[in-house]
Amino acid sequence: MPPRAIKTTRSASNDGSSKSPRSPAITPRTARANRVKSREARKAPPPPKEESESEGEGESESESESESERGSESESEEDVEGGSDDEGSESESEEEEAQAVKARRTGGFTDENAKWLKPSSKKRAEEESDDDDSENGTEDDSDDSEQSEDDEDRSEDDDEFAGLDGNDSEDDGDMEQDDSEDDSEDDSESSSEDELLPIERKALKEDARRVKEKEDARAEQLETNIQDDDTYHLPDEDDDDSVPDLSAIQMRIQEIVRVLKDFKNRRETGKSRNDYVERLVADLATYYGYNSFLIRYFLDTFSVEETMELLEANEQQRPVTIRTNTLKVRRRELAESLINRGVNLDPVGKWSKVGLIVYDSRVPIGATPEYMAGQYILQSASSFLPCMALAPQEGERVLDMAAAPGGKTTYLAALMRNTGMIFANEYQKKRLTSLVANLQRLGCTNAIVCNYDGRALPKVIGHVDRVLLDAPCSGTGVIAKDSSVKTGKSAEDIAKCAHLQKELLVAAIDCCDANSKTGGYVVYSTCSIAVEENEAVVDYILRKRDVKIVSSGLEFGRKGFTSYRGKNFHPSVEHARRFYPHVHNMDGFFVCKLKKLSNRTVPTSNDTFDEKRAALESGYFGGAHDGDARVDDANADVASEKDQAIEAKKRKRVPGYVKAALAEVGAGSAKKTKTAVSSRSLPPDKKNAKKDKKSKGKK
Ligand SMILES: C[S@@+](CC[C@H](N)C(=O)[O-])C[C@H]1O[C@@H](n2cnc3c(N)ncnc32)[C@H](O)[C@@H]1O
Repeated sequence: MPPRAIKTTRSASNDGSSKSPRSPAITPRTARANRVKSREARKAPPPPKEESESEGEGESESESESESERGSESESEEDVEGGSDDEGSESESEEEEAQAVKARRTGGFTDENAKWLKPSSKKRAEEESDDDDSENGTEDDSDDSEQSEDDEDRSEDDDEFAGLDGNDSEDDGDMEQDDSEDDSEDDSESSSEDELLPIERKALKEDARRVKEKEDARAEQLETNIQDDDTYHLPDEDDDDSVPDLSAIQMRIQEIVRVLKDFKNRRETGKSRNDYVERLVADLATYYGYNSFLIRYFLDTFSVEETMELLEANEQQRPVTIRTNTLKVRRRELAESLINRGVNLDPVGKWSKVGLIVYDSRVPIGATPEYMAGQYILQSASSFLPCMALAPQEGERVLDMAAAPGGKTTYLAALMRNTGMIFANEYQKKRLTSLVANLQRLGCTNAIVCNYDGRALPKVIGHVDRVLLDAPCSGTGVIAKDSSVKTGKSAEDIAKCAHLQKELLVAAIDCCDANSKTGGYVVYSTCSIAVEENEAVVDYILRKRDVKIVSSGLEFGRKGFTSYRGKNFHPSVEHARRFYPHVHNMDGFFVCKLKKLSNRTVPTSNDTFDEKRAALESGYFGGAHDGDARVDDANADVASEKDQAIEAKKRKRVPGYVKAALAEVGAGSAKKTKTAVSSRSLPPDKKNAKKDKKSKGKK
C-alpha cells in the first residue's frame, strides 16, 4: 500500500500550541482567574478532556522528587496513559470527515517547522480579556522593538476611547432619556407596555440599568486611560489580605510595563525605576502565581517584554510530540498507522527526521498497539536536541550519566542502531524501573543499566567515546509541565543544583577518552534556563579540564550568554544553545557540546591558548567577584589531591599565556598585575579590612 498523506483532519492551523490535545495546566493564575467574576462571563468553555489529563501529568511529575532528581521527561507509562483517554470519546462529525478526506488528498508531510516553532499567536491574557481594545493594544506588543508601535496602538486606543467618550456622553444622554422615557412610559402606560407583565417591565428596566452601568464603566476607564497617557501614578502597596483583583493587577502590570518603556516621560515624579520594578515583581508574582525570587530572576535575565512572553508561554502546554523508534519502524510507516487510528499529526519540523507532533487523537496516544510495540515514545521535542548534538556513532562506547526514564538513552540506542554499548546510569533506584521498561519496550539491546552516583563513575567504568550528561536541574525551563517550580525554587536551590552539576560535569569529562578515534565528546544539557546551571557550569569546566566548547550542530536555538549580571564567561560559551518556550514553543533547554583535548585533569593544552588570551583581554579574569570565585571553585573541586597539588603549583607560576596576553595589552609586570587583579576582585568590605590591617601594622 502506498504511504498515505499525513495531513489529515486537523481543523486548525499548524501553530501547534493551542491545538495540542494537552490541556493548559490548572495553574494558580488560571484557578484564581476563574474566580474573578468579571472574567467568568467571558471565558470560553474548556475542552472536556483537559482536566483529567493535566491532573495525570501533575501527579506523575510531582512525584516526591527533589530538584536534583527532577526529570524533564514525560515518557513514563503513567504520564502517557494519563494522556488522551478523553480524546477517544470525541465524536467524529461529518464535517470533520469531509475535511479529513480533503486533507488526505492534499497529501504528504508538510514539514513546516517555522509555523510550529512559533508559540500560539494569541496570548492567553488576550483570550481572556474582554473587547477592550486598550488592553489588546498593549498585550499585542510581543516584539522588543515595538515601542513605537505600542505608542501607536495607544494613540489608536485613545482615539477609539475618545470616540467612545463622545458616544458615551451621547449614550448617557440617550440613557437618561431612555430612563425618563421609561418613566414616562410607565406613567402614560402605552399600549405595548400595557401588555407587559409587571415582572417583564421590571426586567426591561433592569436591562436598561445594566446597559447604563456598562457605559458608565467604559467612560470611567476612558478617563483613567487619558490620565495615564502621560504619567502613571503608582498606587500604594496593597496591604489587605483579601482576594486579589486580577483584572486590576493585569491593568497595573500593563501600565508599569508602559512606564518602564519610556521611563523619563511617563514616570511619576519622585518614583524611582526600582519602585516600579518592585511593584511589577509583586504584581507578576500574584498574577501568575510565582514566588518573587523567580520573577526577579526572569527580569534580571530578560527584558520586561520578554519576561512577560515567557510567563505567558509557561501558562500554555507545549505541543505533544512523539519520537519514532527507528529501531522498529520508519516515521512514515508509523505516521500511517497512527493516522489510520484517528491520530492527527505532522512532522515536528525539518530539523528532526524522527519527531511527530500530535494535534489530537481519537485514541489514547500512550496506549496504542504501536506504542505498546515500542514503535514510538512520548518525548518533548527539546529532549531530542542533546542526543542530536552528541551524535553517537555505531560501535562506540557511550555513557548516559543521568538516564532515567530513558528518553534520551533510547534515542542514543537508535542513533547507534543498537551497536556498540551504552552505559545507562541512574542514581535513583526508584527511577530504574521506568528506565528499564522503556529500554525493553523500545528494544534497545546495546544498553547496560547501572546505578551509581554519577560522580563516582570515572572510577567505575573508565573511558568511553562519548558522554551525555542530561543533568538534574531546577526545572525552570519546564514550568508549563510542572507548575510547582513557580513557588518551589529559591536562589539556594539553584546554587545547590549548580554545585552538583559542576561535580557531575567534571566526572563526565573524566569518563571521556580524549584519544577516542571517533569521539572524545561530552554533551551537557539541562531543562533549566538559569545561567548558574548552564553557562556558569560550562565556563567552570573550561577552567577545570582540558576541553573546549564546540558547535553543537543544532540548526536553531539562541546563543549561550557570554556575560550575565556583571560576570563574563569564556567567549566560546556562545556556542552553547538555549531553547525557550516563548521563542521555540519547546521546553526551556540548554545544550552545550564539549570536545576533550587531552586526558589531563588540568587545562594545559595549547589548543585553548588563544581562547584564554582572548578571554583575558575581554576581562575574563578581571570581573569583580569573578577572580575570587574562580579560585574558590578550584579549591572546591573533586579532583584528586595530586591534581590539586599540580594545580596549586601552576597557580604560583604565572602561566605563559597570561604573560603573553598581559604583554600584549601593555600591562606592567605579570606579578604586579596579578596582585592588582586579586585585590580588585575583593569585595569592598574585604578590601577595607585589608587596608585596616595594613595601617594597623604600620602603627
Ligand atoms: C533530567 S533527568 C534525566 C532525564 C533523562 N536523561 C531522559 O532523557 O529521560 C536527571 C536524572 O538525574 C538523576 N540524578 C540525580 N542525581 C544524580 C547523580 N548524582 N548521579 C546520576 N544521576 C543523578 C535523577 O534521578 C534524574 O533521573
